[in-house]
Amino acid sequence: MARITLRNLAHSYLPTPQGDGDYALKELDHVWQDGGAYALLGASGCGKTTLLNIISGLLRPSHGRVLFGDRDVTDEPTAARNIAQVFQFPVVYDTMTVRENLAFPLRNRGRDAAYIKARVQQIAAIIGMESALDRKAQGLTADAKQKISLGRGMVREDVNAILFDEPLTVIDPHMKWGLRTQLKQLHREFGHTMIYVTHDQTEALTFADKVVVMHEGRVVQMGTPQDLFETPAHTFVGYFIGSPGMNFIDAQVAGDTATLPGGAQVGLGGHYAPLSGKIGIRPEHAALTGQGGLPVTIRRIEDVGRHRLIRAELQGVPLNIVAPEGQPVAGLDRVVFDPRRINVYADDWRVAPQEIA
Ligand SMILES: Nc1ncnc2c1ncn2[C@@H]1O[C@H](COP(=O)(O)OP(=O)(O)OP(=O)(O)O)[C@@H](O)[C@H]1O
Repeated sequence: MARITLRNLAHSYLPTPQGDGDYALKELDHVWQDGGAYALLGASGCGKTTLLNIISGLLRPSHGRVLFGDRDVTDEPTAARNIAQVFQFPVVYDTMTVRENLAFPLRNRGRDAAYIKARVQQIAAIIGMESALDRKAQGLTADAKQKISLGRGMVREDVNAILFDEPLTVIDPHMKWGLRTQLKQLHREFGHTMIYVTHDQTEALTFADKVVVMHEGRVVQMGTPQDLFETPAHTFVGYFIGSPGMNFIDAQVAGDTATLPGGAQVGLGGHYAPLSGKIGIRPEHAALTGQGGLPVTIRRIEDVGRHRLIRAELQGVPLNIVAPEGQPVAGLDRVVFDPRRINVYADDWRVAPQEIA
């Protein structure tokens, strides 16, 4: 296992890139700690696969270095990097049995038969395929084949890292949760460095201890699920995490007050130097009320499981509010925000409140 360091890394698929826009991956410095469970999260095309392929050695970066521990592996091929990879679609040998498929990486490394037998049995239990071990892979569903791919990715204990690229895409939705939980369990047991690429926030937040959010070729935040929820570093993280995402309202901010375009004022939980930007409020941190706060127009009320989602407008700006189960909303036409939960943004980046001496 290894710590993975990306140093001044950048990649363009063009031979002579001109500006920032020509880079699929903009310059990046990042350390993946040894034994960490990371998710790499972002919308389609933001550069997740490019970054993963650079780590695995499938792609050589246009700039920068990749280090495994203290060893520079930038010029080493995938085979020399000692990593396991699980791709979006199954990679299995159809003519082999499930057992042979799972055993393959261990046989390749010359492990002894007793160890292979025990380890394959253990992995088969995790992926729920013990009863199919002696079946040929041919004829199995895509779902079952992908479980074999996952198993093969996890079977070796001595890898530097396991890289997963959207591994649950072909898995039946009601099995996804179980497999995700098992992957997490496996991480706890064996402590591999795991990097899990996904565009699905639920997958990222349930799997990872640390989530790395990418946007337009840039890492915009690395944090715990709680960090991403409470203090999104960039407006994209606010939009992307949460269901629905954070509300953003244009505002002039000065001291502990935000002034909205219509002149309404919102109290903030901290002090800020004057700036022109946005305030960000999670729907969960806004509440309908009968008095005080600001007037809103309610457009729609949706029942979503354990709470209701109020689709409202605040001075012409769409605003989502989560009303907890059991809270009556009829007749309420004003909104209040929890000042301590309001984040302030300038040029899409979060501005930390000033320390007050
Ligand atoms: N081989 C390639 N040649 C040229 N451009 C590429 C190549 N592969 C990816 N790109 C471009 O690089 C950018 C990042 O793509 P990448 O596949 O890394 O994103 P992603 O976040 O993994 O997206 P997805 O979730 O759709 O796989 C995109 O604009 C894409 O069109």
